[in-house]
Amino acid sequence: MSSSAADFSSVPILDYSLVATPEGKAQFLEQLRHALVNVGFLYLANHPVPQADVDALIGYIPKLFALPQEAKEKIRMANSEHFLGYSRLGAELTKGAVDQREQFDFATKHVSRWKEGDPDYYRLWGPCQWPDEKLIPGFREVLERYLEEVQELSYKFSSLIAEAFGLGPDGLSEFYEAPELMQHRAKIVQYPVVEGSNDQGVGPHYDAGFLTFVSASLSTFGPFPKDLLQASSHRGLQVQNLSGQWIDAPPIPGTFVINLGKALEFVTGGLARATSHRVLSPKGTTPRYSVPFFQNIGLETRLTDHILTFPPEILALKDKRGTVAATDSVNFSEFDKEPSGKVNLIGRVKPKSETIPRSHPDVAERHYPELFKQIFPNGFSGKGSAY
Ligand SMILES: O=C(O)CCC(=O)C(=O)O
Ligand SMILES: [Fe+2]
Repeated sequence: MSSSAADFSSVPILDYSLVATPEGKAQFLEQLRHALVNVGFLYLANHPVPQADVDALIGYIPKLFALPQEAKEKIRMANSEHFLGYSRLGAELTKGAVDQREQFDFATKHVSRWKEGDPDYYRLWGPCQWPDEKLIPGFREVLERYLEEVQELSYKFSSLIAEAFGLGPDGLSEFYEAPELMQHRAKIVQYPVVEGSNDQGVGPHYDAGFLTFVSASLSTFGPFPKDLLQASSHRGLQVQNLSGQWIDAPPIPGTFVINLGKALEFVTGGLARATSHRVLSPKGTTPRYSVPFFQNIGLETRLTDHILTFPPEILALKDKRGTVAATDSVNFSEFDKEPSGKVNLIGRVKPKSETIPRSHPDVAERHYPELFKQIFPNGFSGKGSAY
């Protein structure tokens, strides 16, 4: 692989408060360009999501996982045509190995637009399944507020990306429909301490969508050493650099870790990087918690209709970086020509290539029987389920 001068040994930390002044903003956009082109990952500090709201959510997470198993199973993902709900430990595989995590899939508020005769993929988005309010009072309100705030940040951030690439603040707006027609997803994840040899929290993968925002401060790893980025004892999220080494991205309180998905990489012709990452299971006595938020693009958006063009000085940055090794991350060959909703739905039915995991064929068999039959004319015998 490449040993370009653009290679990285830590994930850069960007200070969002800089965007408040013109000089500060110029500096921020310069750092953002570097992170987008060369790293594909960054920390965002001093962001506008109130810390009190993040802390309130963090407070609820251990309680959520401590709910009686019966209460969790009541909202299992298999119930939901929107692929929202609970997945027990070991329900997902990456590269043939079981991911050691337990999770709840939630999403921003959304009323499904689907009506008789509409394409199936309109049903992909819809309301969440919530745990019984009596068992975890106040949780729903706190999570809904948090998701709204992260959603707002995700749009602001997308506008900054457009500016960093010389496209102007609305340069990426074509990827989103009106707010009421959009839905973004989030997982609340618990990675348990593991004793055995499989320490795969999540195996190496690329995110498939546009932008991901991970609340990385949700770890109970204890005091943070001064040199945060080299804290190798803090096992958790790791990011692969251009030469293939795994770089630690430990949680930094008060920040989001932001990374780019394959859809954004594709429409920028590889200028913006989607970067391979994984999570190692924690050692010690306490689980690791995280909340990845996945910003979607409009259900009707076909990527090939939206290939972006950039000023020459921006494109030059890509040449300077060099080409990044090609990957097998797309789940089917027409992924760029079909509406994003359809691509997403097929991705949830079909176990994908090795690098993008997380299909739930059993949910599909139950809620999308026609599509399931098309993809698996002889039935599905593999693993990968919401159980
Ligand atoms: O838990 C994390 O820190 C990241 C998880 C992740 O990469 C994913 O769910 O796509
Ligand atoms: Fe990921």
